Amino acid sequence: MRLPHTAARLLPPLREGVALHPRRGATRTPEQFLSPKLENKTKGKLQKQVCQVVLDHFEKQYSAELGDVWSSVRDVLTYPSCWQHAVLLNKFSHAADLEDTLCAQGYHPAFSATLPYLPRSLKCYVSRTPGRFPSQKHQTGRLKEYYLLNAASVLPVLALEVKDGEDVLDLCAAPGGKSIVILQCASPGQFHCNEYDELRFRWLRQTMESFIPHPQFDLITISNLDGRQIGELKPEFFDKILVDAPCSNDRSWLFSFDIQQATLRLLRRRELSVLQFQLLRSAIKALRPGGSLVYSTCTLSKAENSDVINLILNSCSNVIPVDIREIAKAVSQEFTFHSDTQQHELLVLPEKGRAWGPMYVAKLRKIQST
Ligand SMILES: C[S@@+](CC[C@H](N)C(=O)[O-])C[C@H]1O[C@@H](n2cnc3c(N)ncnc32)[C@H](O)[C@@H]1O
Repeated sequence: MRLPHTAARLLPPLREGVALHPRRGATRTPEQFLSPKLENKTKGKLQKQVCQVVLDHFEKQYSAELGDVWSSVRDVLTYPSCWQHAVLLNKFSHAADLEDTLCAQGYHPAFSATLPYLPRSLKCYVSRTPGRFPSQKHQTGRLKEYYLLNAASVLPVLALEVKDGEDVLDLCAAPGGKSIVILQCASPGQFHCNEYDELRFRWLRQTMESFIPHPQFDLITISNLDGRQIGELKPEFFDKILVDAPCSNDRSWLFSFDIQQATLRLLRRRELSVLQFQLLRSAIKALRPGGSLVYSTCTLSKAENSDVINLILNSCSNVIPVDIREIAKAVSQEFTFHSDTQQHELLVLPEKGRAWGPMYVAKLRKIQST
């Protein structure tokens, strides 16, 4: 099933949050997947510094696109000490007293029972105060008890509404956060996680090994393909598809430490919309009629969000938008949403005390072609 690399690359590879030419290496811990500079940062030896080139670019684009809202979003994005992390419990392995420990530390469940879809097995805790629960190191042969993530990352999975027995594809899956959330929610029939970048593919496999026990792990397909080819390879195969697309990751781009790389990324930003459109076209091919897909990004950029979805809706007669406003209503205590979106989309705006996002989510359903 592996495609020849020359045939697979319709566009030069553009990957979110990683070096343009990742090294090929042996198995590493997630910490070792970071570059040495970034590792130093995480150990507190270097201070995170806002990259002025990126900030200037965002300032111009987002003040035009979001108006007054941008200045408060910018204050959160450029001030890491107010960032928050949610704690997603691993239903396959967590200590009985972990929830008590979290509650004692001021955490509470992030999602309310009024959500249209909220499996009881999904347990995600958040705290109003900034900070981070200690992360767990990868240990071969030992399952992790929880995964730290941006709480807004759970929303695309809730919008996908995966049920037991459905065939599910996570098209752009590394490092695996949303795949883990999907498996907390349901037991898919077939579960296929894909990642094109070789290094991140290995990271994805390691994440899955760290969270999913053997009988379930053996049923998961983890592939290293160009997502743009999967529609041709598996036409009308899946009931649900998540396209968590490579995008301009606003939060991490603002802290680029390599100005040349940051400038290059900004120059090539337009190519991302092309790639996102092609990934969506491929996902639509891979969906069964009646199946649905969720498209998500972690950028505020209109060009990578609603413009891409509008282009898909205008060019593919076999998909229709799905209303997901109920999700926003049900979680409005915990998340701030942009008010100027259509019924099939959500845009989470980071705000002080609810510093989740940016996260754009859109849902489409495939219908029989006429
Ligand atoms: C936003 S990240 C996915 C994050 C992941 N869903 C999670 O929750 O942990 C997008 C991923 O898409 C990958 N990617 C880039 N181009 C791709 C392609 N053509 N096909 C599949 N994946 C691709 C990137 O390497 C990156 O890992």
